[in-house]
This record gives sequence, structure tokens and C-alpha cells, in this order.
Amino acid sequence: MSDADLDLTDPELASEAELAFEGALRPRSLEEFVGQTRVRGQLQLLLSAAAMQQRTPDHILLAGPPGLGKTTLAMIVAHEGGRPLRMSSGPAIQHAGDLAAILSSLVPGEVLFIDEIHRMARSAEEMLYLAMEDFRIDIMVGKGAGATSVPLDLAPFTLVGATTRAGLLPNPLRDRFGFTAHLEFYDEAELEQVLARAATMLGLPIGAEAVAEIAGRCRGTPRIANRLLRRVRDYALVHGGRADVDAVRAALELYDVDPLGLDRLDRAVMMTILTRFGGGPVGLNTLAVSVGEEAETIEAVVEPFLVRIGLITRTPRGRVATPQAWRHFGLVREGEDAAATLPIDDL
Ligand SMILES: Nc1ncnc2c1ncn2[C@@H]1O[C@H](COP(=O)(O)OP(=O)(O)OP(=O)(O)O)[C@@H](O)[C@H]1O
Repeated sequence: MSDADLDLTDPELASEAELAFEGALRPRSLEEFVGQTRVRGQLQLLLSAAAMQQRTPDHILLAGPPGLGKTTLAMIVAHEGGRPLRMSSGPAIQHAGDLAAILSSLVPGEVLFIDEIHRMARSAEEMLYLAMEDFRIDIMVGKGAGATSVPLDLAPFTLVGATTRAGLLPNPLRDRFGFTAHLEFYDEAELEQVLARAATMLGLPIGAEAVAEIAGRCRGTPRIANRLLRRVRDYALVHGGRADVDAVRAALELYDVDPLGLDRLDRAVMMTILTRFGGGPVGLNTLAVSVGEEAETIEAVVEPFLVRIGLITRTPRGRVATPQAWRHFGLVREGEDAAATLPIDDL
């Protein structure tokens, strides 16, 4: 995918240029990793204890929405312990044999990162149980009545699994991780640190005010922060100006990212709830059909952010716009007094 196809506020999409850019900006140690203080402390303890006892660290599950730093943390786990890292992903492991090939070639102490681990084939998942617990797998040789299972010892390794859907992991797999880290969205002060660090690495002079203006629009997600920063850098470059607040506003307006970080799809969803359904409640499928988008995209990407910033609530009867949503879009609910919906400052 090229940069031109990229939806700026979709935390999942990443173009090739972006992947290279992300690689250059990735923190290499827990110390450089911004935010997630609790998880960082927990990981530090786990890694230090393993180093003191000269053993491989326990298996680690990283759970949380896309773009919050799961891959980065897996790399840090390997780097901090001076261990090699093997990277794979759930969708690439569609047969037990795919996993057996990876596991049997691991070197002692290696960190195996499996992204989107919830999408691995069931047969591979079962193989992983034994591998995680006893560093051993059983390989089936032959077919039918003559098939036999041959045990194979593995080198001790640390599995780092990442998932955006921890709830989809079967309990036996979840229970085999020694530690589960739940990554949270970043607050604006943390995003400002991510942005300031990235700007320094890019050699982009940018003031604190401009950084704060971007931080407010990146949906609590470092991947989006870095992406918006690139567009601001382009804008300043092309217009021969500085990356100041005006440049940030102009660049992000050009890309349809509003002051709350809402993009075109978020706004289409909100306007549909507010104007076509009188603020709701409206069911997910009706909403998806009305905006011409997949229900899964609405549920996984659009809705969590709208709920988090308080623009909609989910009720058993459907999605409902909050008073804050009516205010943000400058609309008045039918039958309501216009003055009652104005922000307090405007009264
Ligand atoms: N805590 C952080 N401090 C600084 N930069 C960060 C941090 N977390 C993430 N980033 C930046 O955001 C980018 C995306 O992070 P990463 O690829 O680790 O996310 P992810 O959670 O693995 O996403 P996905 O699940 O989509 O693969 C990284 O390149 C990195 O530059």
C-alpha cells in the first residue's frame, strides 16, 4: 500500500513508507518507551528477574488496540535481554506444520513474536500449549492407522503474543502466558512526548503549541501521532514555512482530521445518528448500511473511539448520541431548546 491510499486516522493501516518510518522512530529500550508506566514497570521486573536467574523470561501477552506499541515492546523485550527475535503472525500460521517449522528452528533464548495471535489456526494453537509449557512438541509422522507421534525437544524460548482481541483467545492459551500486559490509549501529555521525540529524530523544528495541537487529534495512538507529524512536516516543507500551529491546523484540515481527531467516516457515522435517526438509538447494522461501510469496521475502528471521547453510548437498543455530540456538531435535538444545548461559555 502506498502513502496515498492511507486513511490518516486508521490505526491499523500502514503503508510501506510508513513501516520504514516507524522502524526508524521505534524506541529501542524500556527507558525510551513513552507512557504505559504500569506495563513498563511490570516488564522491567519480569526481565530483570529472568536476567538475574539466567533463564528465559516468561511468555508475555500484549493486549490492546492497534498502534499502541505492541510490536515495539516485543522488540524491546528481545533487545533488553540481548536475545535474537523471530517475528511471525497469526494469519501466517495456518497449519500446525507452519508453527512446527518455526519452533524447531528457534535458537536457545530466542524471543518469538506472534502478532495477531488470535488469528492462528486451531491445530497450531494446540501445538503451542505443549511448546510453551514443556518446550516440546509432538510431530505426527505418516497418515491414517500407521501415523505415529514423534516428540521433539525445543530450545527454551520466550513467546511474545500480541492481540487486539484478547477475548477471542481460548483460555488454555491465555493461561499459559506468565504475564498479560493491557496497553491503554495514551493521554495528551504522553503523545506530546512521542511527537517531540519523533520531531527531534526527524530534525523538524516544532514548538510546544504545535505539538499540543497535533497531540489533541491523534486518538490516543502513537502510530497516528507519527503519521500526522509527517503530514505537518510535508505541509511546512511545501509552503516554505515553519511547523507552527497554523501549519498544523491547515495541514490537518486538508486531510479531514478535525480538532477532536475525527475523520470523514467518524463524522459520517455521527451525522447519520444525529440527523437521520434523531440521535438514536440505532442498531449497528442499520448504521453500517446507512454510511455504506462494513459493520465490523464501524464496531472495531470507529465506535471505540467515539465511545471513549464521549460522543456516543452503547445501549441494548443501539447507539445513542450524547449531549456532547449534539454540541460538537452544533446541532439541536428536535423538540429541545437551542439555548439548552449551547456550551456553558456561550450562554
Ligand atoms: N510508547 C511509545 N513511545 C514512542 N513511540 C511509540 C510508542 N508506542 C508506539 N510508538 C510508535 O508507534 C509506532 C507503532 O507502534 P507499534 O508498531 O509497536 O504498534 P502495534 O501496537 O504493534 O500496532 P499493530 O498492532 O497495528 O502492529 C511505532 O513505530 C513507534 O514509533
